[in-house]
Amino acid sequence: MFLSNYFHNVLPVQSKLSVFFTMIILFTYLFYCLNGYCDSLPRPVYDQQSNFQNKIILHDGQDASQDQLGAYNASPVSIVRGQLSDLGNSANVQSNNISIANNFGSKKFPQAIIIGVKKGGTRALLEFLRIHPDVRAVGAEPHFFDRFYDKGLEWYRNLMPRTLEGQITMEKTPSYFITKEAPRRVFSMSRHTKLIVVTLTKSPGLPSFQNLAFRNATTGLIDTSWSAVRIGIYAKHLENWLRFFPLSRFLFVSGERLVTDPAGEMGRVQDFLGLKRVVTDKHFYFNQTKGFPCLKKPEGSSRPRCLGKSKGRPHPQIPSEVLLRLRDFYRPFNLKFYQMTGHDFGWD
Ligand SMILES: Nc1ncnc2c1ncn2[C@@H]1O[C@H](COP(=O)(O)OS(=O)(=O)O)[C@@H](OP(=O)(O)O)[C@H]1O
Repeated sequence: MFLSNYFHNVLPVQSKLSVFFTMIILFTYLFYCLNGYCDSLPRPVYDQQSNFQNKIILHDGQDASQDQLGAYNASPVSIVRGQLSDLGNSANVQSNNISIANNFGSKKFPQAIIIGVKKGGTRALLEFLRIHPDVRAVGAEPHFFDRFYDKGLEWYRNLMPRTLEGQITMEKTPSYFITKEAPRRVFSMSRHTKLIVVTLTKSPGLPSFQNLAFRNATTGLIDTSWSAVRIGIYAKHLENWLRFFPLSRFLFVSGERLVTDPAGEMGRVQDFLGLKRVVTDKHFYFNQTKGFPCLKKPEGSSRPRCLGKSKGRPHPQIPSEVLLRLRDFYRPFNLKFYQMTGHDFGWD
């Protein structure tokens, strides 16, 4: 009533029109916001930055291998994108994982790094560790000590999730183990860094492994220039690391036992990290279809979950004579590795 009197008596026609249009704009905006579209409107830069930082925290721990990230071009943005695209249920992580979607704590350099070896089961180990309430880990492989060292330590620290007092920060980049410069670089970040190496005695799951492994199949000459072969010469790579870190700083986790007895292996890992043994056999079940142990309740989800399709692929049957040749090739290196570590891994 008041409004109609106001319109008729007080305002001239032009003013009435402008009030009318202003109201239409206001109502449209309100409608737009109520439908949840306001987020897509441009926002101040500082706001977008804080949102971006939250995304790093929100999605950490997802299966984002270097292959999937296109790591040579990786930036924090591409890392987040990689993580988002990797697991179908990332939305689930977003909605459930309230505890990590906050700004509490601070970003610290990792106190422990899974440095190798590629295809050893490093993703499984990290995902198993992430169930522990005192472990916070960056999900994607940062590749700082091998590829992005020139970005500086602050860039690296910024990739880390926030941790509270008593929590440890971790990351995994399995190519560090074979990177010559990595030991010195990690050492200059912190000489106290704990280093985990997942070792493996099986061959990588490449269909063409036996063709690529030999320089000459008839003579049985092994192609040592092929990276998959070189990765397995553990003694050579460990030598580089032992120049900077004492043996006590290393833990060698069996990639095989991580599959056959994940809880047992996790017990050793938790002891090494000085953590309470929280991750136990009640966290795992063996998924017959996948042929691997899976988590009953992974971090950020209440549903059981196995690793993605790129983990635990079917392996080709390698002819026994090829395996014998490979064993002969690796034997002296393995013996040296046993000597260096003071432990007979019994790989023969
Ligand atoms: N629980 C569980 N689920 C699935 N896969 C498992 C698991 N535990 C160990 N593995 C083995 O991990 C292998 C992949 O190793 P990585 O994660 O170190 O690979 S990578 O270097 O990060 O690309 C992967 O190798 P492939 O079998 O060649 O895919 C598996 O053999």
